[in-house]
Amino acid sequence: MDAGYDAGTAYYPYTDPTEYYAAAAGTEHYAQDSGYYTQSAPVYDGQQQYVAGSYVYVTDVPVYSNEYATAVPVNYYANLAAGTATFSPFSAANVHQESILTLFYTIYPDPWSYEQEEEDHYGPGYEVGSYTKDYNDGPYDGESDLNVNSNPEGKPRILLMGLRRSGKSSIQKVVFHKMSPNETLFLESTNKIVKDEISNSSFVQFQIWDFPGQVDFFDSNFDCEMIFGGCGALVFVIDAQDDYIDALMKLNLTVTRAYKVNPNIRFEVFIHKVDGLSDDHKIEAQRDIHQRANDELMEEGFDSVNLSFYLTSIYDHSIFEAFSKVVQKLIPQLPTLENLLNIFVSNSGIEKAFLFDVVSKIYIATDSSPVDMQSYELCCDMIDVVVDISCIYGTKDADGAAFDHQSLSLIKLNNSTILYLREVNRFLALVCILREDHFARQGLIDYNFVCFRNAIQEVFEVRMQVQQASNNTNPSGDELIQPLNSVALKE
Ligand SMILES: Nc1nc2c(ncn2[C@@H]2O[C@H](COP(=O)(O)OP(=O)(O)OP(=O)(O)O)[C@@H](O)[C@H]2O)c(=O)[nH]1
Repeated sequence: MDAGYDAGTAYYPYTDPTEYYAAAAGTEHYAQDSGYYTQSAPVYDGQQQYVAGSYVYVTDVPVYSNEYATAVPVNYYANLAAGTATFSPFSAANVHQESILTLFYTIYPDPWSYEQEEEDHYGPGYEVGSYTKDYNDGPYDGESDLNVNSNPEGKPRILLMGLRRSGKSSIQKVVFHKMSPNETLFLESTNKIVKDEISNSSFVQFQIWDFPGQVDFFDSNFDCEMIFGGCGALVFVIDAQDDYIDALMKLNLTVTRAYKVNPNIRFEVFIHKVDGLSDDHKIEAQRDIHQRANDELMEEGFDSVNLSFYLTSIYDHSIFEAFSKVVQKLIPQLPTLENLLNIFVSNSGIEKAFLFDVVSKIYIATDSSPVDMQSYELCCDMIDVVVDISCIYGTKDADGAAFDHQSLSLIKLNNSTILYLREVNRFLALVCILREDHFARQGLIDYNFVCFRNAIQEVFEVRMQVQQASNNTNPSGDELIQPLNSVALKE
């Protein structure tokens, strides 16, 4: 059957879902109103792609249909080598909604109304790659910080401390500024506090303060009250490739000083640069450091201080995983997010789901099944692929945006597993791992996803209201935090 297009206008009639259609690669195709659609919908918008060999696969799920049960997802794939493209419509979506309806009906009495909500929710500025920052309060737009465990500036603060050359600045640059690990070799030593606002490029807004290795707590200019007072987490970095006795002494000093000022700080110890160690050596270093650090604290009567330990390296995903856990602990809504993810995966036949901050690739929540490093790495890699391909091949709107609210991607692995990515908002993506046979019910998964996304939006709208209410009761917003330049540090 002919695809029904010519060079100028390409229309694809959705009449026979078993037919395959040939089309020139890169051309735009539009669905005609065929009964499935209430309006013409873009079939190929260049956003929903995955790559296998020399093929770019693009999957569109029409969302304009009023009758979701009859909506027909359309596959499109382009052979880059041959310069051709083919449409392969799925069979009509076989939507089984019983389970999810029981779940979400209480919140969403009208499951068919979600399509319009999707459209309303996203404005034209929706894009990946160049994020802008707007500090104004307002309806949830994916830019609001999640945290209430914050300092008077409104953002939680994470302190990066440790001996000189332990790797603090490298961690910050690699995780939050996309620096390649090799480039960190050329980083100069930090000699003053470097304060970094992560809010510019990340959904989860916080500040990271990178301290110089030689910071002296006994210097009268070092204002412990100010520095530790509004701190959510203190990350202490220990170079595992070096002799760590000095680092342990410094860790003890840092933790005890900080704890006296603010017992609510979370203490996170990164046993860093473990790429240079054998597996046995890693375990041994972790056991030894763990034991010594805790013994010393106990001896000094700090029994209630809780240290968490992570083996990290900037040369693999371990640093992203560790930072994910640090950030998660600062999100008061985490149990709710996890609950939503649990409900979503159990009703959609999904094995594992991560809610990712796309820019940093840290996951802010996952379902309750255990995280294995390989799955996390796969999902991180998928985000890289999707962002790269979208930037290169994606059709951009007037603002240069590469993603829109329909953006999704799926990658089929050769072990009958599927990676499925959906954009939640301009900063967050949901990445799921599931078995190929469960993906036959993609309609259900997509429907559940929309419920999940709406539920997340509600969670943060409530949070915004709480925050606004508390702002109103304390309108003065007293500046307990001094500007950084007033903090003198010993060189
Ligand atoms: N092998 C390895 N080297 C690392 C890792 N992380 C950082 N480094 C190296 O460690 C050296 C010091 O890194 P920095 O980030 O400058 O250390 P820092 O703690 O900020 O140092 P100061 O600013 O002096 O306190 C650099 O040469 C990095 O390339 C890692 O995970 N593995």
